[in-house]
Amino acid sequence: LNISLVNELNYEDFISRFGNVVEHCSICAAAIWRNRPFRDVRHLHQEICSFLDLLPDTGKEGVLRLHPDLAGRLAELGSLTQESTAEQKAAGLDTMTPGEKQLLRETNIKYREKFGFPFVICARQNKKEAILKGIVERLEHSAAEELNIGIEEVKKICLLRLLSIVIDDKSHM
Ligand SMILES: NC(=O)NC1=NC(=O)NC1=O
Repeated sequence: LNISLVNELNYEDFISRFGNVVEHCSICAAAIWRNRPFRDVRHLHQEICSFLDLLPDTGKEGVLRLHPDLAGRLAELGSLTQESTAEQKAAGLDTMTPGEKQLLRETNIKYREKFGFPFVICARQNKKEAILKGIVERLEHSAAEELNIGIEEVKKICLLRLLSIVIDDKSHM
């Protein structure tokens, strides 16, 4: 899809394509629908980022809570969304040793108990070593810090998902 075709989609098609660029948060796509036509995929991404930034903290926490744990129960059951499955696989989370799995599981529980929302990181930009290091380090932060860091990671995940849907071609310039 290039950006001009994106701008021609009707609302239903727009949501079916972009409804999961923020995991389980189709409201993000629904909210920015009114801002079309989009100049390019960066503009589309910027509109979603602005929507996320303007959410109250309760809304930001909700966005993070809608993310599946990394290598968590849903991953074990094979019931992640297509996007999350591919992302968690890309990070090599399906090749963790039992010890690494245990560490991630226990730290995920500690993280969620401390902050009240799950640890979110852009798995496609972090191999499993960086993820294991990241969750242990970020566990020491404050809730306010982690709320913002988590949303910044959601924005990175969102951009990669957008780039897999929209061809960022400048040829039509
Ligand atoms: N808790 C998470 O960080 N989940 C995820 N990050 C990704 O990049 N994909 C996910 O499913």
